[in-house]
Amino acid sequence: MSKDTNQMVHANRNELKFTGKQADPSFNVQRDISKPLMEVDGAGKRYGEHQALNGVSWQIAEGDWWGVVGPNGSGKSTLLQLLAGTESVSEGSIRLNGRNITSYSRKDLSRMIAVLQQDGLPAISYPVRDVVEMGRYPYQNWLGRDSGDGEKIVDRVLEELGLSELADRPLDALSGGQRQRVALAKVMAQEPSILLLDEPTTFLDIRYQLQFMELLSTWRQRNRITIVAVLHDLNLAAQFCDHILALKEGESAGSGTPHALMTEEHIREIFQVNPAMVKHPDHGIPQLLLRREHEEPKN
Ligand SMILES: Nc1ncnc2c1ncn2[C@@H]1O[C@H](COP(=O)(O)OP(=O)(O)OP(=O)(O)O)[C@@H](O)[C@H]1O
Repeated sequence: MSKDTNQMVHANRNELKFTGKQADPSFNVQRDISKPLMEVDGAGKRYGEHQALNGVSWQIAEGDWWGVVGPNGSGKSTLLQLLAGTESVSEGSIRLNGRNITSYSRKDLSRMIAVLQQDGLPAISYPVRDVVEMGRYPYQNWLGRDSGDGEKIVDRVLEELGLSELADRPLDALSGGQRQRVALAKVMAQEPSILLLDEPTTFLDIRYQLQFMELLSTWRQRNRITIVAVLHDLNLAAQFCDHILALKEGESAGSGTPHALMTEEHIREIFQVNPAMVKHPDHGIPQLLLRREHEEPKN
């Protein structure tokens, strides 16, 4: 047995050990865990004449939870599409597991990376269970047979997200919040190692926003998923994410912990607003209050 093989830890994804080299079944390759899971190196993206993203460099370690924030049009979704491999860079590179992301097949990528959009699922008449089962697509052969334990996984996911009772209901008979929970169940059934979310809470009320983020948090802790979430709500980002990357006009405007990044100065510079930062009473994490530009006199 080679030294490298000795160092490899064949671990279930639920109980990854973080020493030496290891084989993660979802990656199908040996992974050197001393290296970042994803490396964005001078990434740029041009659409025709328009430079949507310019010279972004960024490293994502396994198990990280990153929030990506920035004004409208600053390149957040573009960056997410580059990470997902659905768009290719015009300059620079994106490496996953040390390999250029373009070198992976679509199916290999979908075993590693799942993407959830802001309106995760349209209101169609498919039953909840069928939709969640679609998350198993990357594990199905051409006959539609699941190479894993698909049915059990779908049952477990439905249970974990409190969807078992809704399993036979068509999606178009669910509320937006319930539909987004089904969208999360579908990506959980996909068993990705990396989850990319594009404004997943936009259409949810505050209760469902919080519930959605808590579900993500629990899932991440259990399975050590790596999460990158584009979020417009800076307060949610600060409470849930370990790190924040801010974009402005297609370029990185800073990255760091919520404490480091969520300062009045940074927020003013990035978003062109006049904020007042306060500490969350439960844990001291910075939270943002907006100041009006023109205060009307109140009686
Ligand atoms: N397919 C495309 N073709 C042409 N231009 C595009 C395309 N996708 C994005 N853009 C442009 O690239 C810039 C960045 O867009 P992107 O959607 O990445 O921003 P964003 O930060 O996600 O914005 P928002 O917060 O409004 O969703 C914008 O100016 C947008 O108009």
